[in-house]
Amino acid sequence: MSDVSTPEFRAGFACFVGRPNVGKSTLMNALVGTKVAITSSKPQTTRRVIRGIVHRPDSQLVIVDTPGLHRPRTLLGERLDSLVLSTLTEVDLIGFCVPANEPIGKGDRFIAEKISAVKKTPLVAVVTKCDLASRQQIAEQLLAVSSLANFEEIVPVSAESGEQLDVLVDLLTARLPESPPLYAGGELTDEPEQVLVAELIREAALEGVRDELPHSIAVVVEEMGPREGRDDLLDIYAHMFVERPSQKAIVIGPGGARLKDVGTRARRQIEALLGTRVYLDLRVKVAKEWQRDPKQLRRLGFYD
Ligand SMILES: Nc1nc2c(ncn2[C@@H]2O[C@H](COP(=O)(O)OP(=O)(O)OP(=O)(O)O)[C@@H](O)[C@H]2O)c(=O)[nH]1
Repeated sequence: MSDVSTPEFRAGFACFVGRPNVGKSTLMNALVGTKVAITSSKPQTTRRVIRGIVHRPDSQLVIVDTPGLHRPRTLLGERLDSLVLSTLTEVDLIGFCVPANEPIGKGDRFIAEKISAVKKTPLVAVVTKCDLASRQQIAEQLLAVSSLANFEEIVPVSAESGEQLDVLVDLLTARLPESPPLYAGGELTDEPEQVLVAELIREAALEGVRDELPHSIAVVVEEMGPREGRDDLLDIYAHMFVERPSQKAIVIGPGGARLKDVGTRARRQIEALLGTRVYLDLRVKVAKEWQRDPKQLRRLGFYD
């Protein structure tokens, strides 16, 4: 018999955690090569678990992007945290992200403690945004990170320049279990299109509004389907929820100018994502204190 052995295929789930704004979404987007999560300069914009898949000839790495793990303040916060923790126990490995250009703080330690408690799941630390730090800063950060938890590897990367991303994928895939592919080749996300569409609208709505608004906007796609008798046009009916009438006024803008602008930008993004022409009907509604109301949370897709 010949001694030719076929290398085993590896496939599994990885999850990146870290406090808000450390670059998790940007990193995931850079790894999968297509934008599937929403990035923003404002913290805590990623509210849903969104997956991207890195396809390689011998492996498939399914990345679960999580919202920033943080101490709960509202019911919404608590639910996000339980979402994060249940994600952590379901993955094959956890990537802990810390930016190279900021000192390690309480938030990082808090999350390091949480993931250390998830027994049996290998931990890999990722030092992000290395393009923003000097060599010495990076070296010091690698050392500082090593004392936070029992990491199997600590990798400095830059999602911006692409530096070391291939090394990171190698290290991650090496830790995946032997398994046949989990998703059909070429498929990049298993997130329902409606969720992605809602996220794109939300991202457009957040652009340029005041800093206090991000936590108060939610978007629900009520209906989405091809226009009757047309296969080149998709009708989308979406509701944007804010907490207070005053916020509604801000979102709509004088004479509806801002809302129109948000609609146009969101529509362009959706058209690019889905590759079809889109008619977007976007309405703003006030859902008072929705962050604290379990019924509203369920309606908006945050389940117990
Ligand atoms: N220069 C540089 N900037 C980066 C890099 N990665 C992320 N950023 C920036 O850092 C900010 C936050 O990045 P995100 O990817 O949204 O961070 P996140 O950790 O997903 O944030 P949350 O969704 O709030 O949890 C954005 O303005 C990014 O453009 C990087 O490698 N280099």
